[in-house]
Amino acid sequence: MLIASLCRMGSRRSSYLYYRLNSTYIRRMRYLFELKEDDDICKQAYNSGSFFLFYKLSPFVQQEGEMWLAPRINVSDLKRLLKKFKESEERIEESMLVGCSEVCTPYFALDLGSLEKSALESELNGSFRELRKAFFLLEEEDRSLISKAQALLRWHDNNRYCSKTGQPTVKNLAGSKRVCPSSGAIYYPQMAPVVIILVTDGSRCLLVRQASFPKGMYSALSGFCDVGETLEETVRREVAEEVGLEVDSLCYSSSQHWPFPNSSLMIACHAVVDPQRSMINVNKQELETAQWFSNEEVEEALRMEPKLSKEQTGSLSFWVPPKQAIAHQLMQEWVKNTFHIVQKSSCQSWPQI
Ligand SMILES: NC(=O)C1=CN([C@@H]2O[C@H](COP(=O)(O)OP(=O)(O)OC[C@H]3O[C@@H](n4cnc5c(N)ncnc54)[C@H](OP(=O)(O)O)[C@@H]3O)[C@@H](O)[C@H]2O)C=CC1
Ligand SMILES: [Mg+2]
Repeated sequence: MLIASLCRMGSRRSSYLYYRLNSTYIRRMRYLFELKEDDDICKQAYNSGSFFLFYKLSPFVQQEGEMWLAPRINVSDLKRLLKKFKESEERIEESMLVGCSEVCTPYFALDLGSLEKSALESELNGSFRELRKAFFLLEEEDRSLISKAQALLRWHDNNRYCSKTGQPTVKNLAGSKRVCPSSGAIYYPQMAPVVIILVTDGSRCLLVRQASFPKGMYSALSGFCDVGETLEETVRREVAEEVGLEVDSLCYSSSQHWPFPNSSLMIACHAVVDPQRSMINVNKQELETAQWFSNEEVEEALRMEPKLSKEQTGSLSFWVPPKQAIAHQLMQEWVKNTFHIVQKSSCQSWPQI
């Protein structure tokens, strides 16, 4: 309560003292925590909030010159909009908390899918675009907030009933959980952990194609974690399952929230296999094909614009995901740090069982 009140305080002195007590980051995280924990504080926060709008899970976007933005509207504009469409202001309580600015302006997301789409678009002077398109147009901050917002909106839409009692569940105002009033069961938004692995044999890296990929696109190998597995076990199993290779060592790179088709936490790793045992045996139930590529080939593919590369008739017969996908980042790391990987110095050895 104190944190939220201080965040809202206008006096220079209290802001100064508060700043001295906490870094901006800690202050923001504590503020968001309170909004998630306390419906009253969250309800008050609507008044100073900025709202991302969605239409049936498609985010509202605007183009400004070359730039694409996901505009946020303030609460008075939102109330005006709802009034114009003869909707009650209570609809605001359907919003999900998705973050806050440096100065603790809370960001919410609201889906107006029950209203008329074209009328909304002309009123707002922009359009609702599928996330699969908007994701690659938006800059980092908007992209991440919009992805989180869509994941939350989808999860709430899919979890409106208690799986134990069949009764409707109720969301807390921030949207960080749903509760079944009759059984007391609490449900939290979930995402599935997925490993994404760039396998190398020292001099080459392995890229794969699923039949569902766009024509010519190769990516890193990936797979969902099974219940009960460690990250290392998933990496080892997925590589064995999909391409019939045994991982000797691996290292963690980074992670990414991936909203498609459902919310996944992509956990990116580099994995090393023995070059003497690098014969690929593709599991055709999972993959269309898998192939070893040289450093030069991957470097060239990374330099190409994905859109251009589809039409390109140059020496390369493949292209790779754009920079927004963590697979791209893994390939960049591999291209820049090949020798690092060869020496296995940063890769944790496989534990002896
Ligand atoms: N950001 C990036 O760079 C990349 C992201 N990805 C993402 O990674 C995810 C996983 O990749 P993929 O290689 O297809 O995974 P897997 O190799 O594990 O195989 C996919 C299969 O797993 C089953 N499955 C679906 N959902 C789940 C789940 N939540 N838990 C367990 N099993 C599930 C489905 O089988 P069935 O239909 O038989 O039930 C599906 O066909 C995808 O969502 C993809 O979008 C992939 C590559 C790059
Ligand atoms: Mg896979």
